Amino acid sequence: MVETTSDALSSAFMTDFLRKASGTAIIDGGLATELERHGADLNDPLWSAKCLLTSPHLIHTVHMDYLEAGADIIITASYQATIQGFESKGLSRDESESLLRKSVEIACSARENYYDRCNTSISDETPDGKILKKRQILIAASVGSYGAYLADGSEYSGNYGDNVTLEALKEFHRRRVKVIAESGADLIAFETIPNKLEAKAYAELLEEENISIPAWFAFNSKDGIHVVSGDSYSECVSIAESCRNTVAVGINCTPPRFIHDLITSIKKVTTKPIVIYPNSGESYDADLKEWVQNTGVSDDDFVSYVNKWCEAGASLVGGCCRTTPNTIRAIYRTRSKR
Ligand code: MET
Ligand SMILES: [Zn+2]
Repeated sequence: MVETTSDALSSAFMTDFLRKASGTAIIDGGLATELERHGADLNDPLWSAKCLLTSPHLIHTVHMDYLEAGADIIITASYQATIQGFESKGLSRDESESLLRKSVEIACSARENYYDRCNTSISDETPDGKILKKRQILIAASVGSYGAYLADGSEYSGNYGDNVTLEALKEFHRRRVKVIAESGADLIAFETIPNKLEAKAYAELLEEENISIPAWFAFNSKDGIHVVSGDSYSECVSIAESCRNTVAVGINCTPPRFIHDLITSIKKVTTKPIVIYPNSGESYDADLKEWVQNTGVSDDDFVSYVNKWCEAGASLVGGCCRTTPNTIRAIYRTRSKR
C-alpha cells in the first residue's frame, strides 16, 4: 500500500520516537487515582477534570511524579473534561474551552520544569531513585469516551442505548477534539473506548475536521476477547487501523490478566505500534463509585507481565487506574535492564 504524505508523517513520528526510546516507550500511570492519593476529592461528574478548576497544582505534581518515575509520555487531565460537563457547572463556552487547553498547558509546564531539573542534575538518577534523564517526552491529550462524561460507569458497559447514534457521538466530541488538537499536545489519546460506534465516531471526526496531530486508540475489555460492549475487538482495531492519524492502537483500563490474549488478537489486524496500559486488576464498583480493595495484582506481578507483553508485541506500556509512580518506576527498571 502506498502511504499518503500524512500517513507517512504519522508513522514516522511514532517510529522515530520509539527508536529513541530503545523500542519501548513508557507511559505514565493512573492520573485520577493518584490525584486522590494526594488528597483531591473527585466524587464529582467531572472526576479528575475537577482539579483543572480546583487544584491545578496537584495535576502538575502528579505529572512530575510520573516523569521522575521514568515515563516518556504523560497523559493530560482531560479524560472527563468536556465542554458539556463544564457548561452544566455554569461555566461559559469560552471558559470551558480554556479549561481543555489548560489541561495541556499544565502537562507542558511539567515537562518544561522536568527538563530544567534534568539540565541541572549531575546524574540520570538521584540517590532516592528519581529518574532525571533527558529524553524526548510526549504529551498525550486525553479524550475520554461519552460514557465517561455520563459519569454512570457506562464506559465499562459500552451500552449507550439506541438513541445514541454515530452522528450524536460525533457532535458530542467534535468541538472538544478540535480544541484539544490545537492545544499544543503531541498527540490525542482516545481512552477507554467501549464500543465500535465510538471508535467510528472518532475516526470520522479526525477525518472531517482535518485533524493534523496523531492519535492513539485504546479500548477496554472485561473478558480478554471483546471490547466491554461485546463488540468484536478486531473490528474495533480495524477502524483505528484505517484512520490516517492513528500512530498506535491498543488497550487501557483493563485487568492485566486479559492483556496477553488481546495483544495476540490486535496483532492479526494491525501493523501499528501496540499501546498497553492496564489498570491494577482491581474491580470498580460503579454503584458505590469506588474500587474494590485487594483484588488486583502487586507492582511486582504487574512488572513480570510487562516483559511478556513487550515480547508479544507491545511497544508503548504504562498503567491506568490504581497504578502509581511506583508501578511506572518498576516498569522503567525492568525495561532498562534488558
Ligand atoms: N487517563 C485517565 C486516568 O488515568 C484514564 C482513566 S480510565 C477510566 O485518570
Ligand atoms: Zn483507568
